[in-house]
Amino acid sequence: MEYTFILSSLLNPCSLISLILIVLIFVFRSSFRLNSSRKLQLPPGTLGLPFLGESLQIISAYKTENPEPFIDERVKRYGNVFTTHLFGKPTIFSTDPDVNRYILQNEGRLFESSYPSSITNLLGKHSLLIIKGNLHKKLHSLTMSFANSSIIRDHLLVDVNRLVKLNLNSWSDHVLLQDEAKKITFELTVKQLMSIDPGEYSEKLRKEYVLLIEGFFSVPIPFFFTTYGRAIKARRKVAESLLSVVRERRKENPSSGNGGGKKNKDMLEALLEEECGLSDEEIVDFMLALLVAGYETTSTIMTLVVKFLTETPLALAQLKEEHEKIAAEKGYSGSLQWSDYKSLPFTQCVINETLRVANIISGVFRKTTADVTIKGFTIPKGWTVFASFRAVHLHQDNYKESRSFNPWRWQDDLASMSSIGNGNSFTPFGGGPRLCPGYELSRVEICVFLHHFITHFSWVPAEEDKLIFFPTTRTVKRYPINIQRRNCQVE
Ligand code: HEM
Repeated sequence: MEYTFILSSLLNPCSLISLILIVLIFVFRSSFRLNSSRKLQLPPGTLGLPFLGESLQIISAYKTENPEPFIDERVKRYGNVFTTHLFGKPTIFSTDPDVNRYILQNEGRLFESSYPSSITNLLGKHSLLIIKGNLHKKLHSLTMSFANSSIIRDHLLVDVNRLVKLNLNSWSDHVLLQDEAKKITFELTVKQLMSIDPGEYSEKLRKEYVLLIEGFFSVPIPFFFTTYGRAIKARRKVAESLLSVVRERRKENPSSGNGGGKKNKDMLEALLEEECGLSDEEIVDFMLALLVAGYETTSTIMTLVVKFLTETPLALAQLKEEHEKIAAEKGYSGSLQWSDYKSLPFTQCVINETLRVANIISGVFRKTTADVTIKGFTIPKGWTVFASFRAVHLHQDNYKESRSFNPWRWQDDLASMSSIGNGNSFTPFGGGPRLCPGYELSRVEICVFLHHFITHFSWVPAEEDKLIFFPTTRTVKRYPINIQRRNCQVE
């Protein structure tokens, strides 16, 4: 009887689809029952459709300018922490600042970062974003010490100023701001990593790198003609290119791996000096992680600061005043010094507000390494959790009129807050053992960019553009603007 049904299903497409659906529902239901049978109190919610879960709903929401209803509706129905099913996995979605903090702080104990293999293939298995345990601790603290305030002040700031000015001077009177900002952040990272100035090497590397980045946001089908397939190939080329620099440096400095204790000239030298003796492959994956982590994030904030300011003329006027004062003192031809950076309170408010509203990293995925009980719920071992920063940043309990861009809201808090964020309700750079090591550097880069841009150009949007949030936070048309130079060249 069953055979007859299956056979006729094969001949009849409608029945075949019904059969597949029945099997899917059965598998899906049994996996859900498995948890109930272990008497685990999951947060309320729905797993949505078999296999697809609620992925299509979240994707279609994040592809619009206003993705908030996806979260708002579920929070209203189920509360701040709810169960859903995203990108192939049952997921606990947290919009609760305390739960998010708990997830971030317990990285390596109850939770661990987890990426699909399609992403790991692009990042490399030794990437800082992926490695765990002691090696992660060591390399994370190495990165933090390389991008700390005194290193930025004494070493990196000179090049940030120089490369930002170089780029601004090369602009025509019509630019796609998002692309230009990406070029700036890429060149800055290459310089900070390997002391290589913009030129033939960095341009060639950038072309491959752009293909690699596209792979992160594509369907992971590894054929040579697909975006993902091209990204895999580009990854190989980028790795080879970085490897050649690593090998050259090893030749120049054969004593690498001895610790040393002296000040390193760049990140690569610090890696080569690392006492545990990193392999070439580990160093290449590490450099690639820094290129990936700082590129899209910082450049998008640079673009969106300009977009939000353009839409908020009062804020733009106040910011201009702050920067004009410093620029005028220098005759419009100096660099932004560390002391200047520290004396721009309204600029810090504008950067905070852009980070809060734009949410470049809308949250982080983690996997539980044990059953975790929190706020009366139990999340089973091996489940995915998503700590949503976006939901916290845009909730009215945490920010009054939370959905509007209002840089003045930060004015009273600024003195008491650090560059990382404040408390549990502002975490654009994450937290805990995986706190973004670039949190200060990115703020400095954005600030230097704003300083030279605002004091040397006026601009108008060339077309209407809109902000969307899937597959990443970006403006659809890459924010085209027409610019006019004021105060001559950026010297
Ligand atoms: C506006 C700019 C930036 C934002 C919003 C941002 C945000 C974040 C966030 C939220 C995380 C935590 C990820 C997690 O917990 O899984 C992170 C990690 C990281 N960021 Fe950033 N980031 C920015 C710029 C940078 C820059 C300029 C660098 C370069 C030094 C950088 C390097 C990294 C690295 C290497 C990690 C991984 C840390 C680890 O897993 O141990 N980021 N970033």
